[in-house]
Amino acid sequence: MMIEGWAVRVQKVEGERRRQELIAGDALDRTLHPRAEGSDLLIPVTGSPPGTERALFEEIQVPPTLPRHEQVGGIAIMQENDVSGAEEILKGRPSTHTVLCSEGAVKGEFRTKSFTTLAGIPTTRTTISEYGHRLIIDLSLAYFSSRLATERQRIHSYIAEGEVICDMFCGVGPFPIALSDRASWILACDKNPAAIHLLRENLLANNTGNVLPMLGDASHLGELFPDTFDRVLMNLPLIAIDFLPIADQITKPGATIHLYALQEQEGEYIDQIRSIILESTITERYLRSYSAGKWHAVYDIKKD
Ligand SMILES: C[S@@+](CC[C@H](N)C(=O)[O-])C[C@H]1O[C@@H](n2cnc3c(N)ncnc32)[C@H](O)[C@@H]1O
Repeated sequence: MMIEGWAVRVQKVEGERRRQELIAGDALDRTLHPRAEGSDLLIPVTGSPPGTERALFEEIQVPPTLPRHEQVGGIAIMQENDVSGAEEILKGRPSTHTVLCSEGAVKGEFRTKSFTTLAGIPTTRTTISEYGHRLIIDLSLAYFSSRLATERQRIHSYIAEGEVICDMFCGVGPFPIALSDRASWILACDKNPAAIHLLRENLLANNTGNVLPMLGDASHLGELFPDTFDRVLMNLPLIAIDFLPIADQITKPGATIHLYALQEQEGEYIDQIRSIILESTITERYLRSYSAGKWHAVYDIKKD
């Protein structure tokens, strides 16, 4: 059945990037199929933000009774301990091998979560695909979020051929794998042994030969790699700022540091950044909402 809704019009080549942005901003209308029109793609959106237009879309036929869940690769994650609902999801979505119940928020220094299995194969391991790359993840052993997929593409678009990059908190490697085709080489560091184990599997799965995995504490990088990198990624939002002096030490003059933070006020970290890196140009960006009054931001810090 065709339904009229609000649409964002983009060139087909820009379609996947824009779709990911809409997902990250919670603005994609998941009840309707995107539609091609000549060289354009019409993507259905919720609400009517500026630049949208009305268009007809085909409705996505989802079994109406499936309980609420988030799909990550072959795993469906529910927030409620609903065993019969989990069985319904397993039957209703043929690509799903496991239904898990999430046991609260990410915690600890490895930023991991606990789950119980409600239906299917008892595993927290699955494979997802992101912009043509395969990522093997394990939801209980190492942090992963596909909500940063668009952000990885943004960083990719800045990289000059042959840059030397460090991801100080790399997890299973989504940033290094997304950036490796332009970089000369990338140091990918994490303190969580399971994350580094999965990173190594992901490097093999994606034929990535220029990423050096390092199991260790990022606080030691200063002694090991002084003045080495053109770009540094710092995705450890609660405490990345504490590691900024290290990022300063390991970067060359003119380098860029991307510092991710969780904040309640615009510009919350600017004074602290300026007190650590005296000469720099700072651009702050909103990434996504975290909870009422809190959001994820990224500070792009270009050293003079
Ligand atoms: C929020 S996750 C980000 C992972 C990855 N960059 C991504 O985007 O999926 C932060 C990561 O930092 C790691 N970590 C925490 N403290 C660390 C430290 N002192 N040194 C190195 N890694 C650390 C955790 O194990 C975790 O994998």
